Amino acid sequence: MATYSRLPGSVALITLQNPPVNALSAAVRQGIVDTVQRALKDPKVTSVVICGQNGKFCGGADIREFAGPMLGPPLVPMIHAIEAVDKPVAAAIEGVALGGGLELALGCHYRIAHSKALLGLPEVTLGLLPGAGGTQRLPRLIGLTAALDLITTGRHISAAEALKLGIVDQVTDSNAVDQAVEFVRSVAGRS
Ligand SMILES: C/C=C(\C)C(=O)SCCNC(=O)CCNC(=O)[C@H](O)C(C)(C)COP(=O)(O)OP(=O)(O)OC[C@H]1O[C@@H](n2cnc3c(N)ncnc32)[C@H](O)[C@@H]1OP(=O)(O)O
Repeated sequence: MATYSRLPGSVALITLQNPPVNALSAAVRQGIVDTVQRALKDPKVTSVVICGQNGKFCGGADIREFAGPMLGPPLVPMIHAIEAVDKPVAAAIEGVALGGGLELALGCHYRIAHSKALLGLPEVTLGLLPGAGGTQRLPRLIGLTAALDLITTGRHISAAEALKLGIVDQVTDSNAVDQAVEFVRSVAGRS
């Protein structure tokens, strides 16, 4: 699931909840669709932060659901809907942003990472290619050569490398959610 709360300063906080790594189960995807719609419709909300509970942003597809039929909202339109929100949306990346988790973050307008976070597109290690926009959004953001390296090796990179490559906008040693909230407050209302 995903919870919704409105913080002072008109920021909506969406928190992914699916232990242990807040993977994108059908319930989490449905929760994201519902809470993003809620933030979009709430006139008091001017910006949005998406984070994961317990210091983990998102470990990607929920591998526990791989054996069963695909249920719940698909990932691609869900991420498109986030990208299309006309209020600034930031991903607060703590712990991991892997696979679909990084693709979710790439659909956000900004990414703020904790210094110890790991990011990557490990799909290739499962015999897959990133299928939820990562093969488009990552090259647009960091260029083809660097994106191909990450997509074809599946390697995890540090927040420092992600900052250097241009995947994340800021890295912090303190609380990434607080930092992301402060960041979106500062850009709210800008075109
Ligand atoms: C289509 C495909 C799409 C959209 C994809 O996203 S494919 C990519 C899917 N994600 C991954 O391949 C990530 C796999 N996980 C890892 O690399 C690691 O587990 C980790 C880096 C996330 C954490 O590593 P570590 O701290 O060493 O801990 P463990 O490996 O022991 O894992 C801890 C528990 O988390 C469970 N886990 C990890 N990833 C997932 C996941 N994607 N879905 C569901 N559960 C996940 C893992 O099984 C461990 O559970 P327990 O054994 O403790 O019950």
